[in-house]
Amino acid sequence: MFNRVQRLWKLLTREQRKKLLSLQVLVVLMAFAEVAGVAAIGPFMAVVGDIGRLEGDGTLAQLYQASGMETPRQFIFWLGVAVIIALAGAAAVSIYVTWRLSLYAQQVGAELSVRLFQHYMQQPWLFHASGSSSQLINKVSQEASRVTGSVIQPLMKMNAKGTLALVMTTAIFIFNPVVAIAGVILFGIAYWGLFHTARKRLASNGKTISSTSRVRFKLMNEGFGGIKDTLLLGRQADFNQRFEVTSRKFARAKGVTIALSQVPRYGMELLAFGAVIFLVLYLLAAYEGNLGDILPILSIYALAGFKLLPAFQQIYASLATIKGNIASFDILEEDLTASKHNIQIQHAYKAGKLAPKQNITLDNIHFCYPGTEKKALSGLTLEIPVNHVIGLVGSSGSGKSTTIDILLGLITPQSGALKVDGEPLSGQALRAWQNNVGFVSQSIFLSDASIRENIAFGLPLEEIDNERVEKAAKMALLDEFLERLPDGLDTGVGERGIQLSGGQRQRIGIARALYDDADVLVLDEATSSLDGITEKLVMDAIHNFAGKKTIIMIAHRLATVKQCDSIYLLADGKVIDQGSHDELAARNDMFRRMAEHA
Ligand SMILES: Nc1ncnc2c1ncn2[C@@H]1O[C@H](COP(=O)(O)OP(=O)(O)OP(=O)(O)O)[C@@H](O)[C@H]1O
Repeated sequence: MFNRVQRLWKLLTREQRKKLLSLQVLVVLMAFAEVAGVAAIGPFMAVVGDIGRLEGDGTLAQLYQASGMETPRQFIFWLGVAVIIALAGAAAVSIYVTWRLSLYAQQVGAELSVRLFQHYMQQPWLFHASGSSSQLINKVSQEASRVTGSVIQPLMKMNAKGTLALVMTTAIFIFNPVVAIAGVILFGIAYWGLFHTARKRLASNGKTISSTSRVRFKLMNEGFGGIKDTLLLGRQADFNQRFEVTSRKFARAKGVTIALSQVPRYGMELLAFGAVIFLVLYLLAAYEGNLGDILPILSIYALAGFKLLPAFQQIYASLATIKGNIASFDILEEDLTASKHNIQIQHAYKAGKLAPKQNITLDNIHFCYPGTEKKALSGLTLEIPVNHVIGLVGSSGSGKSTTIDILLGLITPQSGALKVDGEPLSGQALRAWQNNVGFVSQSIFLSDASIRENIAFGLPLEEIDNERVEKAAKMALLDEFLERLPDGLDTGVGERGIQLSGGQRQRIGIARALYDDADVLVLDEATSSLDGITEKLVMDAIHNFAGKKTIIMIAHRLATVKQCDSIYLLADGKVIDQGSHDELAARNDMFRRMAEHA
């Protein structure tokens, strides 16, 4: 466990480590303040137990004489006030330090989750295409907050209370080594024994919490995400049951971990009371029943015990919590380590726009998806003249979507290049190219926001250029639909946009692609889910740009690509023919078969 804590320490940034070290100074200060507060009770009790001390020549008697007070009672009163002030001072220091430590732990936790979020956000398309978004959400929210609340925060507490226990025990040791050693052995062994017994259970609970949390997120994602299928197939009961069983396991593991960290307190309190009674008996015997001698010593021990016992309990509870949750760190460690090298992503607009003047080419592209042997693209070459409308057709699995992803710069081929006007694209030029491409996919992701925000996707409301939104909506033939809505562009589309028809969603997608006034439009089966009339409407909107924009579209229905200037026919990851619709229909059997079965 400590090995992993060490690795967590290494994951912190330099600033975070520096801040923690400066907080450590405060922690030590807090421990000394607490000890001073406890020590202050001794002299007070000494005088209360034996007022005659003020008549002798001890320090207290000298202090009494120097104070110029008239009666010993008056002196005791002001001594009591001084003790309270000392205790209040110690409490104030503790409040301040605990406050700072809590804030620090949460701040580090938040920074770690921000780092993770940024790390995932800068991963390439293939990372997201082959992973699960619900697991990323689980990691950034659930697991990262577990690391914060159940590893970092307890570490802070353990550190503070450990320092306090060390300083306090050392002070008692100087005062009375036997009592200090006996106390440490008694409570140290009791707590350590407990921790040793519980640690296996805590570790397995930690893993159960992680695995059940993962399953819960997956079930929520599948259940809510695929609600239509769930309702239709009548799978609610299955989802409900699986969620219930997993939640029970999750709750039990969490509950037992919390109980294991809290419950021993009561046993320890019993042990402490027993120890106090034993101490009283011992002191009575040692000082032959002289209360004046016993009272100050007993008060110091009682107050020290009052501070030490919760400190021991806190150390134990923190250890138990960390042990029960360190599994969350295991899950995040690799990603957190990688996120240390996050690059600062610039705003996309800073790269400007790369406008093709003559053509866009894919030159002898070879691409194989990670973990697969078969090439998705093998020697694919195609040229797209500027301001032409190009269609990509081919049977399922022939490589159309992969070609589009390479054209969009979302995946990098193993060999071959994406070129604009003969120049291969990479780095800033690739970003500038992407800034000039609008993409419409088959299923448009709509966020739970207004149509306006969906058109200017991902931008905060105050940065949206309303003129551009309106222009894009008009070009995507959305105005008639918008006119019918009382709030127009400000109408909310609801999560996943379930109030919208397929055609309306697609047109919002097209408007989104047009918002940035891109010169190149790429459509991947953008109209395949629409009925003939709506598809015609949407295609009319697209063909409005013919001659003004470069348009590349994938379509299953050959009627959709009929008007294209040129059509590329793909098979087995390469282009096997190219020509206009009529040319291909006249000479290519495969194309004809596709046309017949469309
Ligand atoms: N993420 C992926 N991981 C592994 N293999 C993939 C992945 N995506 C696609 N493939 C494979 O790459 C090949 C080309 O797929 P692609 O999606 O480009 O074809 P497509 O012509 O667009 O098919 P469809 O018309 O069915 O969408 C197929 O054999 C497919 O199984």
